[in-house]
Amino acid sequence: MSILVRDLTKNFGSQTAVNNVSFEIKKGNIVGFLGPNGAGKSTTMKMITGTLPADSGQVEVDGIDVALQPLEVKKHIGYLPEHNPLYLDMYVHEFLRFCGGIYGLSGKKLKNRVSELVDLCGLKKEQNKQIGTLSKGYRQRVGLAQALVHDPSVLILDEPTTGLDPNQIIEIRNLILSISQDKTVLLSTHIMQEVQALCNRAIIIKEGKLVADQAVSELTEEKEKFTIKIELEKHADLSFWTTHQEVNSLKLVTETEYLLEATRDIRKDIFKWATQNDVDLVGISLEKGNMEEVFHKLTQNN
Ligand SMILES: Nc1ncnc2c1ncn2[C@@H]1O[C@H](COP(=O)(O)OP(=O)(O)OP(=O)(O)O)[C@@H](O)[C@H]1O
Repeated sequence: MSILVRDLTKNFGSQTAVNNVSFEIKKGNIVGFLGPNGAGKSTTMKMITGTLPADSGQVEVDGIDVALQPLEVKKHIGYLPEHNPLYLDMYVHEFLRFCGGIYGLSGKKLKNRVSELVDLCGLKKEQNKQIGTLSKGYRQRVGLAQALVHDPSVLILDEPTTGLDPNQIIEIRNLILSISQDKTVLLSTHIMQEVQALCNRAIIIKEGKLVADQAVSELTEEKEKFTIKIELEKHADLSFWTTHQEVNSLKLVTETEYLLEATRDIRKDIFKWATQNDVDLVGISLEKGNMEEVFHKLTQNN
């Protein structure tokens, strides 16, 4: 197991920020960590990286106990904290050399590693600039480069795309995908599409407690409602289906497109009916629920 979190709890005074949270992440997985503002995501991530001590519970990264071997475990973890704190007066190259030095790299090894990171994180043109002069997207690249400097097996990324414009978001997402090839990644985000684009699993917390831990595909699978999109070559009357016992509704979206809601996946029946009734189908597919709805359902206050 790459990351093991067991019964983790953190209180700030009388407030419980993280309440008995447990989960495990296997090697190579990219997992989205979701929750409303103040749910306890950053606090959990800080405890996983050993930046903040837990009140109780246990964290292991690559089998190493974070509380018992805090220095050893840091060799295995790359951490991009929320708000990406950087030394704005330093030059990109200088900063990455400084970070490598902290992990004991020096001489040729350090020089090679910094050039590798500059290439990997797309920083070639910016490497001789002062960090304070960089755009937010490039600052995130520098933050990711520093997290990767010691080639850790686990990456903890706290809201890596927050505050970026849409182009920068896509660039950073692609960068995360390319750098995470052989790594385990836990990333927190408020953007649901990000989880669908990047992650195979989502862990959702609310008020410090875990409320879901599932494959993204399972989370968005509707259990009792099947929305079927029917695309036609040319307009045809499908009102017959409104009399079907298992159909709740039928909506004409465009001249040639319907959305049908049923209590079962009746795509085969529709296909058969269309063939028998000379209706030219060009597409029939099951619509997935969206992550926003799932997130809202799981984290809203009743
Ligand atoms: N150092 C601290 N002292 C006191 N309270 C804190 C401290 N750090 C966090 N908290 C509180 O703990 C709760 C969880 O905060 P945390 O930052 O972990 O949430 P989050 O899910 O990361 O939120 P966001 O999405 O807004 O970043 C919040 O109510 C926060 O105010």
